Amino acid sequence: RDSNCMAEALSDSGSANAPTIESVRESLIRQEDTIVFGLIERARFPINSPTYSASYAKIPGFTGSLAQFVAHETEALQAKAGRFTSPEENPFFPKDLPASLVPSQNHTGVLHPSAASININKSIWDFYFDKLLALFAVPGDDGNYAATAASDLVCLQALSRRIHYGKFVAEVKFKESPKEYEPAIRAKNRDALMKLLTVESVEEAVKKRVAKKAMVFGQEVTLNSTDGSNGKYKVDPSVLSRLYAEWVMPLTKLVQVEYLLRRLD
Ligand SMILES: O=C(O)C(=O)C[C@]1(C(=O)O)C=C[C@@H](O)C=C1
Repeated sequence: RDSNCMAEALSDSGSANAPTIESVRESLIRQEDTIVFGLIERARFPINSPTYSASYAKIPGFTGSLAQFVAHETEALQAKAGRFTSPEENPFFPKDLPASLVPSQNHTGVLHPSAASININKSIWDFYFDKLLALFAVPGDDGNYAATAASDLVCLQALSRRIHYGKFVAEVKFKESPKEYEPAIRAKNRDALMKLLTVESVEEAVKKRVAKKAMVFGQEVTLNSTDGSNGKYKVDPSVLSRLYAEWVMPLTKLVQVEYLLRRLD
């Protein structure tokens, strides 16, 4: 089985394919590629602020910005196609999502059932638009608002999938050493859980690797240059390490704590 394909590995039945710390970390590493490419695509456009303005959009029957409208309507379509029946996917607009219209997939229970109640997409939406966007999109307005909103949603969904993957990371960690986690879970001790699940050396490696991916994936590729990209990248590599250090890893850890707190329910 292709170990890169965690979605398939996770939906397999039988403990032979139960996730391990190696397999979940492999998935997190692969998801970095999606996130870096997503930001590179979004960086093709300037900020395009009308995309985020409710007063600009004035969409009949919808209150909100074009970014909200595109996310809401795209999720509705994806819900009908079965996207959110996967335990790896969490919607930004969970209210009134249409039901899946496709035959149900056999997602076997890797996670504790209470995992479904954890959704921190509001925090992801807020840091993305309020903090991150201005760090990698240049100021300006080129009128491509619909394409901008679509590429924001690609980034948001990739970040959401990565951050909520903390549920799987936490499950694996709990299964590997339940005796270490149980007392802190029973005591509802968030700080102790946070300490138990944190591995500084892994976090350092993640920050370095995502910056390196921004250099490799975001360089200008030409046929006859001697000197690659002259230090110019489509997304500043330091933005990637900052994104992971300030938001992605802290929120993944928050998801892990939330999951562990419910693990013995
Ligand atoms: O790899 C792990 O053990 C994780 O829990 C994932 C992760 C991350 O978000 O990348 C989070 C916490 C750890 O401190 C290290 C890395």
